[in-house]
Amino acid sequence: MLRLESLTKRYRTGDLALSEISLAIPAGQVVGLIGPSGAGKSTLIRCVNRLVEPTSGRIWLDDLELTRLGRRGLRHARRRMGMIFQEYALVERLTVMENLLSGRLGYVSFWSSLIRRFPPADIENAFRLLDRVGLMEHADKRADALSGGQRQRVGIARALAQEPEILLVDEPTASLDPKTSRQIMRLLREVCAERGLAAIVNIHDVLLAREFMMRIVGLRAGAIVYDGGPDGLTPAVLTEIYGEEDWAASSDLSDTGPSPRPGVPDTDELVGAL
Ligand SMILES: Nc1ncnc2c1ncn2[C@@H]1O[C@H](COP(=O)(O)OP(=O)(O)OP(=O)(O)O)[C@@H](O)[C@H]1O
Repeated sequence: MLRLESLTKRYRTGDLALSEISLAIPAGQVVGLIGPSGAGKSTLIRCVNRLVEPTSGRIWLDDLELTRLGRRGLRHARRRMGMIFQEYALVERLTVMENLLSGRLGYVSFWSSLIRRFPPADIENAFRLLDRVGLMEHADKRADALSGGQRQRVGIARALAQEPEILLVDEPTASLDPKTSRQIMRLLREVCAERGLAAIVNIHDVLLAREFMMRIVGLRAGAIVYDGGPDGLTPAVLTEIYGEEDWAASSDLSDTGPSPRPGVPDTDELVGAL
C-alpha cells in the first residue's frame, strides 16, 4: 500500500505544483493519473521516489515512511519502486540485456556492478523477463537500434528486474504511435496483474487511461478533482479536470461506459503482432 498524506510541493520558483494531496493505492491497483499540462502529474510521481523533494506531507510504502529516509535508506527503498520513463532512459551503447541487468544494480556490490558481473540467477531472470516482454531475439542488440515500442519494453523489463512492489510510470506512451501505445499499456496492465504490482501511470491520453486503468485520479492545478473508476469520466468530469471543451465531439468520451472503438485491432490481433 502506497499512502500520500497532505503531500505538497512548492518549487523554488514559487510554483505550487501539488497542494495537500492525500491518496492511498493498495497492492495490485493500477492507477491512471490524468490532468492538463502543469497539473502536477510528473511532480507527484517524482515525489514518491523523492527524485523531487516534497515541501511538506508524508509518503508511506507499507509501514516505511519514505519522506523520513536518509540517503542510504532511500537507496534501499528505491529498489521497491520501479520507474518507467517517457524517454526510456536506456544506455544507448549498451545491449538490451545489459540495460535490463542495470535494473539489478541496486542489489549487487559496487565492485560487481563496476565489472558488470551479475549472479546467474539475475541473468536467468533477465532472460525470462525479455521473453515476457517479447524481446528475446533482441537480447544482444544495442539499445540505439531498437524502435520506440521495443525501447519501452526494455524499460518495463528493467523496472521489473528490480522486483519492485510498485511501478511509477511517467508518460510511457508519449512518443509512441497509437497501436504501439495500446500494446505498451496492455503489457503494463498484464505484468501488474501477474505480479500483484501497484502502479501510478501518468498518462495524457484519456482514451487509453479509460481503457487500461482500474482507477483514475484527475489532477487540476495540483489538487485532486476526480478519483474514481474509468467509467466515471463523463464530459462533466472531464470539464472539471481539463476545463471547457466539446467532449461530445469525441464520441468515445461522450459515452459513460467503455466501448470498443471501430478501426482499432482487437486484443488477439495485437498480441499476435508483438
Ligand atoms: N523543476 C521545476 N522547477 C520549477 N517549477 C517546476 C519544475 N517542475 C515543474 N514545475 C512546475 O510545477 C507545476 C507542475 O508541473 P508538472 O511537470 O508536475 O506537471 P504535469 O502535470 O506533469 O505537466 P505535463 O503534463 O506538461 O508534463 C507546473 O507549474 C510546472 O511549471
